[in-house]
Amino acid sequence: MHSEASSKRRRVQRSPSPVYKLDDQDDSYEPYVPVAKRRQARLAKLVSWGGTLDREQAKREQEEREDEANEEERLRERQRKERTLLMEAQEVHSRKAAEDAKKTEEQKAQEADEEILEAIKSRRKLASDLELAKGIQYTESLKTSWRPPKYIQERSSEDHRKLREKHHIIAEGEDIPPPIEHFSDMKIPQSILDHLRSKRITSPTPIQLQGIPVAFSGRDLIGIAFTGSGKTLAFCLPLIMLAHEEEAKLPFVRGEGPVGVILCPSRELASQTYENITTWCSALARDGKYPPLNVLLCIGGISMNEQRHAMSKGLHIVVATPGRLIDMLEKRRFTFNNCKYLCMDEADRMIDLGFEDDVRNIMSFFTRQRQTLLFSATMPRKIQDFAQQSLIRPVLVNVGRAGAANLDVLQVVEYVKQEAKMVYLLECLQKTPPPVIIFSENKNEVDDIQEYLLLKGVEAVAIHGSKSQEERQYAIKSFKSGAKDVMVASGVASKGLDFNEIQHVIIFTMPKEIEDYVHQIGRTGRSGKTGIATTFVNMNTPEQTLLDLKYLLMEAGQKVPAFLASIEDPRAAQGGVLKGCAVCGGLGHGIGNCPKLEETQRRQMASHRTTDTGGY
Ligand SMILES: Nc1ncnc2c1ncn2[C@@H]1O[C@H](COP(=O)(O)OP(=O)(O)OP(=O)(O)O)[C@@H](O)[C@H]1O
Repeated sequence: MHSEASSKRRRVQRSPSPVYKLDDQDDSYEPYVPVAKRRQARLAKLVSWGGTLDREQAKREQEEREDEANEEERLRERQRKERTLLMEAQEVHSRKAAEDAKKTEEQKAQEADEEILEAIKSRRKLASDLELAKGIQYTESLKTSWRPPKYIQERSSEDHRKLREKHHIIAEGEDIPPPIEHFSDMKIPQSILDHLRSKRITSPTPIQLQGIPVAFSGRDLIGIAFTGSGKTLAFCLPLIMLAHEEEAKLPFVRGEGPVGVILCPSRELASQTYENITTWCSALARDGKYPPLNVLLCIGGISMNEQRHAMSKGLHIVVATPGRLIDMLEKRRFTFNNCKYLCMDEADRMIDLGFEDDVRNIMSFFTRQRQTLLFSATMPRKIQDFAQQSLIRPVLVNVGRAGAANLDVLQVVEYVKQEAKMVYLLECLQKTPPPVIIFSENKNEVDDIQEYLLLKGVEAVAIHGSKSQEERQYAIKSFKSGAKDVMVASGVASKGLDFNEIQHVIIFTMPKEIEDYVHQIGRTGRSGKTGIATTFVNMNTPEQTLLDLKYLLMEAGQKVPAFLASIEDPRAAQGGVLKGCAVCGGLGHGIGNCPKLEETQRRQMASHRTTDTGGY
């Protein structure tokens, strides 16, 4: 623009005469022609055109005729092609219809399931947006110095297979570290072994037996095992050992760390895991050979002032709920510059509760490759697909069917009319001595039950999402200490909580999702002890839920009451497949009718609408 304007300016200044060629480079120059001359020239041009007009006209008409002929030919060709395509399509269609007719209901249902699963799989990877944006992809597992004892390394893969089979462990993945049957062979410090023994933890549970060697080896892990099977130790111990190794190499000073983080979907679960870790860390430090490790509890509802002591030193381990963790990271109260270990407890719950974006956000604070572990009692296939895409050479350790009930729980299902439930509850409480947990899906019902029990002189506390943090902590503390006999709880508030020796779980209102039922009955029958679960069902319980329950009881070899046994599976009547749902693991319905699928979508939509983070 600027140079054009300046060249025009030059022309104006330097044009004393119209015929004077200013500059050889000035191509835009046009000599001046007076108006009269220009008019004459235009007239002459028009006259000469008139002479050739007729010839031109004839030529144009000829060309038009040729064009039309060509167009008609093209049209005929297209119609010919379309007819063959149509015929082909019709043939394909009728061939497909014939094939479909030949297909069994089972194949059709499988195809439909695969379509839904494919749609779920197309979700984004469980990796940070930053990593995705930068195209960062880790391909190596984390290197650790841990090795299995030589004599175990020398065992054949057939020996390992037999040991896994003996403990009903399914392990999938490349180059899987060996299962180890004794804690003493896992190279765990003696002080921790002594502490575990004092808690009557003498030999590893199946998830520990295979999960701990995998995690000690630095491998990414998806751990699935039933409720109360000792998953917490399986993911905490490797982090404690890693933190200890780092501290031994170079002691952490204020502002440094953490080495690893454990993410939990609820504050209660995080508090419980924090307590476990601090106990194990103190046990480790007790013999004086190991330096003390500093653990931070990072959850909403508590003042970070309470955690001042942890923040004033180098930080080794953080146990957190997603919201508060993000807050702390954004405020740079600590960084993940040295963080190598990320474990998500109740991973499926975390995703279901809409924490997926938070998890991705948290991952974006990592500046180096990490070891990632996902643990859950129920791990539907969608989470496995989701996780498999983002973990590096993960090992899947599965004990029993994901979503199966703990066989140490005696499951009793009773038909109780809605109006008779409260009175019958009192009777039910007589079945066992305390402590007893009563579950209801509804917060108001939780309050009503507690009120009723208090009126009847039963020492009961209540916990649900609308209670304040202090109320929730008080309820858990007084119930755990044995000061209160009964805890009335909503499902969400109590998932994954490990209470001592619960004798009896009463499910006052059967949850719609069978996974929640499995988690609820799993509060009893823990660490090898047996327990009872009594569940009330009635006309209000959806038939599909009852069917899921029926199959679950059958699978666990429990007594199926007559009213449940008489429920027909509609899939059987339609000649369909009686295969479990790949999304929630329910055995009484297919993926197309999964209540969890609807619920998950609803929650995801809700989480997009609001930034509310339940665990914050
Ligand atoms: N090897 C073991 N032997 C005996 N008891 C154990 C062992 N490991 C852990 N426990 C005990 O079993 C109980 C349940 O463990 P934990 O809470 O880790 O189970 P979980 O698998 O995480 O259950 P949930 O899925 O319900 O959260 C705890 O009280 C724990 O101390």
